[in-house]
Amino acid sequence: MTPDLMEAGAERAARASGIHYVTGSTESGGREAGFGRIATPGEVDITHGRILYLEDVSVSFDGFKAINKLSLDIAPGELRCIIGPNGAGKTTMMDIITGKTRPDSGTVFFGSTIDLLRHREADIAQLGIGRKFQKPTVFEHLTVFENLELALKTNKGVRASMLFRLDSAQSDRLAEVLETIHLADSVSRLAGNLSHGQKQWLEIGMLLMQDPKLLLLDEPVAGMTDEETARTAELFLTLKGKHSLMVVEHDMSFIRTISEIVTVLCDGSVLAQGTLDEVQADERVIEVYLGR
Ligand SMILES: Nc1ncnc2c1ncn2[C@@H]1O[C@H](COP(=O)(O)OP(=O)(O)OP(=O)(O)O)[C@@H](O)[C@H]1O
Repeated sequence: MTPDLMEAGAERAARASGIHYVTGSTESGGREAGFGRIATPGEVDITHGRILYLEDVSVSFDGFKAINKLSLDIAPGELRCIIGPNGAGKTTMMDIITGKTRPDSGTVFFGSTIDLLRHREADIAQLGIGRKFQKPTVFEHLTVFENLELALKTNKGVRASMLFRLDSAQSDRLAEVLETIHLADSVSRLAGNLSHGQKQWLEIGMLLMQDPKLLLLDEPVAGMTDEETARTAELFLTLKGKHSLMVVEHDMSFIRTISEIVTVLCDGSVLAQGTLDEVQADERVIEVYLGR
């Protein structure tokens, strides 16, 4: 069968089954997404020792190169810290990984087989990539329990959501997540009454309910007290190994507590990579941090 016929067949099968297939529209002026790949949750192939792989990725906004031939990879279970001055391209990189922004060129793979540029944003979340934005977005009028329960209902229809009941495995998972995020004593509290740090942990818990393989966390400790920051460091160290984490953060003492490898982004590409001590001693890194 020719590739064309195979794609036409895949398209028909997707229509018949109600699964969305990728037709590709761009949000950011980059290239069109590929067509015909059905996004279904499944095992991510990590036999090559990489859960995430970016090569030569570039994107421009109105002629300005926000990401410039960026190459980066992350090992399964790794906790990678990303630092860099304002405007370095950290958020744009996460936007590309999660399908919010399409790059103009380059390769972005989840494991060895899933080409993320052929998937839409909603499909990428389903594939096992969870993203936490800087501001907490929990449902303030719901309890901690209800927020976590709700995380399991996403992408279900209205009727299915109304009939939804936790099965025993999901109840166990919810209890485990509550312990992990240190909110087991607060199940019945309204999310709106939690501290800023607790809201952040709850949102991380909502992501964990979906058991993501890769978690992208954008400035997770911004606005936290020192104690909350220390507990967040503990939380991330607990998650490492079970999940892969990419943490973008400006707080260097937090980075020092959690980091193994630190990647420094600047002008849309990797400027330096190594332990925090190594990158902080790098003249080019000192220049971009002090020279601006
Ligand atoms: N949609 C867009 N349109 C135009 N320019 C954009 C867009 N998104 C990002 N940029 C520009 O791309 C560059 C990289 O921005 P980005 O937000 O990725 O940096 P960052 O490293 O996350 O910065 P910060 O640490 O301040 O959050 C910036 O100069 C920004 O103004």
